[in-house]
Amino acid sequence: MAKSLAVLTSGGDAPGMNAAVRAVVRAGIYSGFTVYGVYKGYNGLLNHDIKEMNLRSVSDILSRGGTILFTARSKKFMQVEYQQQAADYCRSLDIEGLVVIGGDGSFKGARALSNAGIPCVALPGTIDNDIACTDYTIGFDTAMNTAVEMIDKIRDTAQSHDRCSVVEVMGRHCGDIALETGIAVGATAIIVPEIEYDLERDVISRIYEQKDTGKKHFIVIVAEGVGGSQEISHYIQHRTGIETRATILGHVQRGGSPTLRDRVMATKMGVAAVDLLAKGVGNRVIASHEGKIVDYDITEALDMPRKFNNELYEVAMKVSI
Ligand SMILES: Nc1ncnc2c1ncn2[C@@H]1O[C@H](COP(=O)(O)OP(=O)(O)OP(=O)(O)O)[C@@H](O)[C@H]1O
Ligand SMILES: O=P(O)(O)OC[C@H]1O[C@](O)(CO)[C@@H](O)[C@@H]1O
Ligand SMILES: [Mg+2]
Repeated sequence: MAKSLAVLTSGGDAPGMNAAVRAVVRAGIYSGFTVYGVYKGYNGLLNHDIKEMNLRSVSDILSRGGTILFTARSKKFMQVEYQQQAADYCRSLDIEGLVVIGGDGSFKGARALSNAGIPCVALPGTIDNDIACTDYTIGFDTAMNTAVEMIDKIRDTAQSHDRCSVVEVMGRHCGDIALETGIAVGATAIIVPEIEYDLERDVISRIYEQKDTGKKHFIVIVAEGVGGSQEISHYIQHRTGIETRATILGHVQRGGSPTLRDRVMATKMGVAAVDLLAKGVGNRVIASHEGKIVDYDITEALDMPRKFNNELYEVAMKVSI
């Protein structure tokens, strides 16, 4: 039987996952592999939901959001017994390597499967940019551009009514989307889970200072990991007398056509993953470090501490006055 590879997407979907799938399929075929697409994350390996891909299986998906392979959070796969079952199934198809596109949880699954004898290479695919080992995760740029487009619209109406708008953006435990989006929309305040906040100091007094210089409408960005945007909105209205509205942007940030940055990054990472598997190397994570594509051992990658960009936060605060 010809040597084979497989690819799956797992965890929350992210724009650019399709571009990564396309890159893996095309680079895999280019390198002489039979390439299988596995449907619905790790569940596909347990349910034998898998299909051989050809060059045309991934035509016209580069610009599409979501994932043509579907995605899932598989509870079953957390158990060793099912990880062994998945590895046995891969062996029955002579699958010599698996590319897993997903977040940190999916990386743990890839490590488990590597330990069960199937070399896996993981790609960081999540809008949150919450993976310590990499400067960038596939989907981050698209999600932020979508958020900016939405908040620009919110600003139009906030400005027309002299209102304050509190906007909650995604990021489960991570303020990166909030920080960069906040800079891009000129937010008065940005509240992230990485920095302890005080509503009086970090929001109310900033609004008063800006009001004194003639500003009449305000945008406050809150990361999902902080939450409570409705309560924050009520508090601002109560303390300042400025009519305030809260908007939770939600899953709109997960969809849509990937930006150039996400398409190119996904393509580079997908090709790098196939290059490793073609050399028989598994249990690795592909990452971006200072503009270069690099790879790390999965455990090493998962153990890295995540750093918040405090300098960028200071930049945001300096210009938002
Ligand atoms: N410790 C683990 N061992 C084996 N498999 C795991 C483990 N943790 C997670 N997985 C597998 O990976 C899947 C996805 O993990 P999770 O739900 O944490 O999402 P993620 O990949 O971190 O993506 P995101 O957080 O961006 O949505 C899980 O449903 C499970 O199948
Ligand atoms: O798909 P679900 O379960 O709604 O997950 C939402 C979570 O996934 C993310 O979109 C990506 O991790 C987070 O920002 C958010 O908290
Ligand atoms: Mg995660």
